[in-house]
Amino acid sequence: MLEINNLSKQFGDKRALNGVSCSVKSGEIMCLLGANGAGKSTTVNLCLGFIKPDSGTISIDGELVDFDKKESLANSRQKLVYIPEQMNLYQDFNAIENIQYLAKLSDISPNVNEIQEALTATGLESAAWNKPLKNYSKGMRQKVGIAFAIVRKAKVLLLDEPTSGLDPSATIEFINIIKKLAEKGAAIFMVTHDFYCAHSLANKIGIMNQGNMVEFLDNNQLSLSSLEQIYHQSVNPVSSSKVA
Ligand SMILES: Nc1ncnc2c1ncn2[C@@H]1O[C@H](COP(=O)(O)OP(=O)(O)OP(=O)(O)O)[C@@H](O)[C@H]1O
Repeated sequence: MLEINNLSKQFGDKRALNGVSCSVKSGEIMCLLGANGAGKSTTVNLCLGFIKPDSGTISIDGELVDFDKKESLANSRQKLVYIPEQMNLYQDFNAIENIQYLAKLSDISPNVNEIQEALTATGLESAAWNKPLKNYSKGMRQKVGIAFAIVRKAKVLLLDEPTSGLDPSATIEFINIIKKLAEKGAAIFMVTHDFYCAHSLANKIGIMNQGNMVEFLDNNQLSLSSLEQIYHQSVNPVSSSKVA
């Protein structure tokens, strides 16, 4: 569903990505961990077609993205929904109006029932649906983003640090919503600094360091403490060996 193959990207003399590969199938959740500057957001920005790789390829839903063709970029974006750390939504619009607006930008016109069903699936209380988003918490805004992904029937969901700033119960609620979306067949690719979230959610976990995918782990075989240990060893091998 999402295939990243040997991606490299250089900014000036900084090599942000150095031959990164991974894939996320329909129904799978992959979480990407890594220190600041490891190349996680660059990977997401390449998947979104915001920047062009120096080399390597990305396929979305079986189609190779041609970064030189507007049509190909637009076609791949139609299959994605991106949920950044802060959802960029209209503060004076309510949840339903925001989804209608985003839908219009995506050339779809869901009816209000469909939107309400999607909002219900995220657990956003119906009492909030008609209130302007300026009165929403971060967790509530994210539910609007996820409801849009449901309405859009997104094949791939890209999330960049979606749980940062969420309280523990909102994080657990978020984890459960994302799991349900994967069960319905979305491929989920999520950048996070949150070990708990990655461990609770992912089938696969990638760890990046200095532009390289240094670990690619099967999360089903992993305890939370082993994940933390492997992370520290791969991101900072010298200081973690001193601690050990
Ligand atoms: N547009 C840009 N111009 C120049 N350098 C960039 C640009 N985007 C990213 N970089 C550099 O590429 C490297 C990888 O950055 P990236 O944002 O992908 O890291 P990250 O893993 O997402 O970090 P963080 O966890 O802090 O968000 C960093 O050294 C960063 O400074």
